[in-house]
Amino acid sequence: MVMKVASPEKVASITEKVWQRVYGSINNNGYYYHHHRKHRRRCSYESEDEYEDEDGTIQLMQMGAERSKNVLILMSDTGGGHRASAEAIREAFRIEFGDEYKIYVKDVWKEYTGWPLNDMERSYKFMVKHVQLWKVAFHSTSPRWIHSSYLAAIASYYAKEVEAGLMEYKPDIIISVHPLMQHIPLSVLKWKSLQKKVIFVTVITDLNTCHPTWFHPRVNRCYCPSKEVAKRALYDGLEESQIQVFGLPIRPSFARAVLSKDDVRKELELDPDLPAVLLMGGAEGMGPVKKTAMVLGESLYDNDQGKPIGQLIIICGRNKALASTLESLEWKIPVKVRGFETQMEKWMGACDCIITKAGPGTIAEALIRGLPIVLNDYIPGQEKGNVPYVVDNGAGVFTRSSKETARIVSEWFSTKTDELKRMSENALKLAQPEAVFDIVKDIHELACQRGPLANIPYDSTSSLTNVI
Ligand SMILES: CCCCC/C=C\C/C=C\CCCCCCCC(=O)OC[C@H](CO[C@@H]1O[C@H](CO)[C@H](O)[C@H](O)[C@H]1O)OC(=O)CCCCCCC/C=C\C/C=C\CCCCC
Ligand SMILES: O=c1ccn([C@@H]2O[C@H](COP(=O)(O)OP(=O)(O)O)[C@@H](O)[C@H]2O)c(=O)[nH]1
Repeated sequence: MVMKVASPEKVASITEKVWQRVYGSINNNGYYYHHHRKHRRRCSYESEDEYEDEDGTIQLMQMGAERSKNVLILMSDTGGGHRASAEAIREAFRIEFGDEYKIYVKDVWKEYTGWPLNDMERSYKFMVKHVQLWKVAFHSTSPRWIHSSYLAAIASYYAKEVEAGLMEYKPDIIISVHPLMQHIPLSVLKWKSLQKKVIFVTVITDLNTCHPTWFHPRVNRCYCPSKEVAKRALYDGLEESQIQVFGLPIRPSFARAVLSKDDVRKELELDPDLPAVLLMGGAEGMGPVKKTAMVLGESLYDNDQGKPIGQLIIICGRNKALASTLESLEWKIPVKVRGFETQMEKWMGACDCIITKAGPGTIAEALIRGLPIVLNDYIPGQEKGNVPYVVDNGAGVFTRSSKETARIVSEWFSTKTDELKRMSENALKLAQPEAVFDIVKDIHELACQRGPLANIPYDSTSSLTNVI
């Protein structure tokens, strides 16, 4: 809806007064401003002349632009990385643009649809436990004709539900941070003739060997975390103009916080002097965490001197069984066992290196903190390429052997401190802490280019179900 009000030199109408109340004062150009606005980067549009009608009234498109734009971030808790990236984007929008954007982070499938879409977390957990099953599912669905037809069928089956789920949030912008959330919402937007009005972008959260469902030719932007992923996007038919490479979006608390290791160690009640290794397995506590912890418990103890050469922090994420097993064990070295932690930047900031499966979120966070990485596992398919990404860039090593892992860490803490330092420097070189800010600024640019808020007919009574 385009709002029309009289030129400022004309007598202020009742409508103007009402809008003044709601939006603040009118400046000399007839634009409305919030009095309390403190964020700098609002969209600026062409001069008012371009909006002037024959009758002298100005179409105050800017008024529309003053309302918060709705941003819907589509994610699923299949692993912890998608949610972490979604939260990172939300926080970066808040920091950069204040109340200019209203952000909703949602698993629309879970809230609105039925099986199998509403049960992806459980299905995914089951499949990655039976790793061969996941490998077959991942690779057999890679050809476009397979996943496109499968997802098109699901889209038509759940059209009404997905439509309701998307429309609830009246999005001006939709951001997908999940590999299975391009095709279905884009089909719905197409059926609703909203494709030209709603901005749709994909933010890929895999560093290298990602699944081709991430690449959809009808997105406005595809944010790739690395050049490797950008190459795959081009190969899969996206235009160069659709692709941007900024890095993987990481929560601003990692990027912007200046942490002193001494202070966080004190806060987290860790030994102030002993070198510390963080052991984890993504948000679900996957991989050989228990076995590795037990071997490390021995190897980080110097039997000759009768004292520990390091301390161990184990973050089990949502794996409660793992946490309680580890808590019940006796240790020769200082060990902290934790469940799901919300301040990962502090735990990483307190440590000197990390052992983890090749989860992209954990890797990108560890790089920002300059932690050398021992990768001890990967999920076939999407995580496989994360191994060369770390190892070839000199930021870490890969081994599936718990003994080898323990040996490497013990050496880093004793005879090979130089290697630890070198890898830490390489990690910092690879880190992209500003990626999340670059992404939200670029989305903001897209929104500005699109001009004042689109007249999106969310209240339209026409339903998808009439179309298909
Ligand atoms: C030969 C005929 C084959 C027909 C296929 C039949 C059924 C499909 C069965 C399974 C679907 C497999 C989906 C494969 C595509 C997955 C794309 C992908 O990369 O997924 C990854 C995410 C998890 O995110 C990752 O987590 C990691 C850590 O754990 C890490 O953080 C990484 O960065 C993340 O990207 O996986 C999923 O979300 C998978 C959800 C699995 C859902 C299983 C549901 C099974 C039933 C039907 C599926 C419904 C829709 C899927 C459509 C499949 C078409 C591709
Ligand atoms: O207790 C925990 C464990 C993990 N994470 C976060 O969960 C994400 C895990 O993502 P990753 O891609 O590494 O693996 P996934 O869990 O998806 O397999 C990372 O951002 C971690 O910091 C967290 O916040 N708290």
